[in-house]
Amino acid sequence: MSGELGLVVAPELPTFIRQGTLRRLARKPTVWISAVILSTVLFFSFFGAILTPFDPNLTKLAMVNIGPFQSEYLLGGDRAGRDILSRLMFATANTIGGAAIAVSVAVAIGVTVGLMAGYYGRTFDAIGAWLSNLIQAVPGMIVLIAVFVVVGPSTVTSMIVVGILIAPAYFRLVRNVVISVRNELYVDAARVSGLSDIRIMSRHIFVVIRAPIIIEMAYIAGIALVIQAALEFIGLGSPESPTWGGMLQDSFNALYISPFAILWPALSIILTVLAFVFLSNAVRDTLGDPRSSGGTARKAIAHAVTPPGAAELGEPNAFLSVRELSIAYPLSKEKSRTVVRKVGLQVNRGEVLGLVGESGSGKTQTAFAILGLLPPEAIVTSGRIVFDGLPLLELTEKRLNQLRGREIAYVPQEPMSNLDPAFTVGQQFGFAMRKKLGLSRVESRERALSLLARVNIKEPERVYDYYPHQLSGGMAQRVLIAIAVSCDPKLLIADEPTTALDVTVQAEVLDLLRDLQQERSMALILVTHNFGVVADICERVAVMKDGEIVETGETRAIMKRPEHPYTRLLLDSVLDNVPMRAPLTSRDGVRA
Ligand SMILES: Nc1ncnc2c1ncn2[C@@H]1O[C@H](COP(=O)(O)OP(=O)(O)OP(=O)(O)O)[C@@H](O)[C@H]1O
Repeated sequence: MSGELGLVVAPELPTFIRQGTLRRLARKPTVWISAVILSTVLFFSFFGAILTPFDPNLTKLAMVNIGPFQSEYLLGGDRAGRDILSRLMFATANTIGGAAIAVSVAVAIGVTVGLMAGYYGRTFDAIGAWLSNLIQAVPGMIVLIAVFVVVGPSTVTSMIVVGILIAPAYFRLVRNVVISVRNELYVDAARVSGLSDIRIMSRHIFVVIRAPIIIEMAYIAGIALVIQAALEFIGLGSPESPTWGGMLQDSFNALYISPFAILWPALSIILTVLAFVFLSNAVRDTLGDPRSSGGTARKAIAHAVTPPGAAELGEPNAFLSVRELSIAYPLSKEKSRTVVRKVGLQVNRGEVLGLVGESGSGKTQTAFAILGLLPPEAIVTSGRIVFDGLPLLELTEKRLNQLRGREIAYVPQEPMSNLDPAFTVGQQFGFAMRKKLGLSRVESRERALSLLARVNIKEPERVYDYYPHQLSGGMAQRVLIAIAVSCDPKLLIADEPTTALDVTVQAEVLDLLRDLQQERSMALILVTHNFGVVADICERVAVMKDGEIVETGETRAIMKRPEHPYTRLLLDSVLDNVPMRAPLTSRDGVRA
């Protein structure tokens, strides 16, 4: 990668990938053959009933069990003297319709329950798994026979039941895929941005599961077709609506008299099922892991909404005040581990506070408590957080969602892992601005382009259409910062925003953060383990060790006279190893 842009791929890549995928698919003969078979089947399922050469129910005594290619009945006559070709064409709609019903029911139930179970986990997951196990434990054929006895012969009913019986396959597939992505940073980032669960599921999660769902659909359609044929074959179908399975049973009864009659429905079933299976395999082999087209690219966002307008709750000068905050994680029923202990912080409007400490000292937990993003197992054992007059720990999730992104924004540690690989930079801007600011598509594009230019992205128009894997690490972090400030938040929390970047880019990103903070008079909490970064842009600093604030005060004062031995240790490590950058510049541009 070179220079600022550090581009790794041509901008046309996303289109190229799709065209390349289609080209690779088209090179496989099985795909062609399957596509031809399925198109033909689809054609006849729509038009078969009107194209039949004879009435499919017309019986002619002379044609009873007549062989193929011997009369006007091209494929011969069945044991009632009806034209086999006409019946085959007529039955296509019922057969494919039945399979479509089963697939639709399986997708509707399996995907919905799998999505909820994977995303929410816990009770949803337990209920979903229990239902799935229950359905699998029930002998399907007995259920189908029971339904047949109670409801009577009905292809629609039996295919609905088949759909329910197949749904666990979708449930497991979707649940597992969702579990593998629900803790991805870009999903967290979407939460931080204040997107609702429904939006996160439809935008960020569904995009991951849709490819496996579609691939699985072809398999399931094949399975549904086989089950339907089997049901009809054993007489559990409706004689009023001819299907290939029903024709199979009919011709089986006359096997010794008219051995060819069974060939046509059997061939239709076998070819269609094979076409479904081969097509599904080919698509999966070509696409591979549905997430892989983004390469190493990952996901992202950070932004926000709604002015609080609430009454001040004391501490009029402290824009953000954290008091006596303690956070613990349960180890067993009786024991828990405290990871943040009686932490107190204060950030004024437009101020930059550095939260510095070694890895594991509790910085991120403190930041997450402010954002309302602690994991469900975390227990806030004491404390109060007041932001712009609002008691954050007492707000509902909905209210926090409104605040996140608009009032409080977040810039995460790993830029690449925080951008959603499935969406372009422009789309990820749009999620934030259209929802939080109510901007139109055109307005959000204009704003995004000017923000991209502001964070020193060259050729913003091109980068706007890039997917994350086309960005260098530095560009990705700039994009994330631009998205974070896109809704003009009053407080920005940047969690080790430069850790994943190389040294020269680190300095540029810090400069950018400092400039944006000053331009917008944002309060900024900079979480870092590096005192050099603190010295660079923070007016005040709080030093954390083992979950506690051990020292806090003005950066200059603490750098001159650190009181706590741990602060001295942190300072020494910077002075020993890292060249210091230019001293802190105050907001009026005067060097301190
Ligand atoms: N879900 C969790 N369950 C149990 N303990 C956790 C959980 N998340 C974090 N912790 C613990 O909380 C402590 C503080 O973690 P935190 O992420 O706040 O550290 P940090 O100072 O931000 O470090 P880093 O710079 O490495 O991110 C750590 O000891 C960590 O193991």
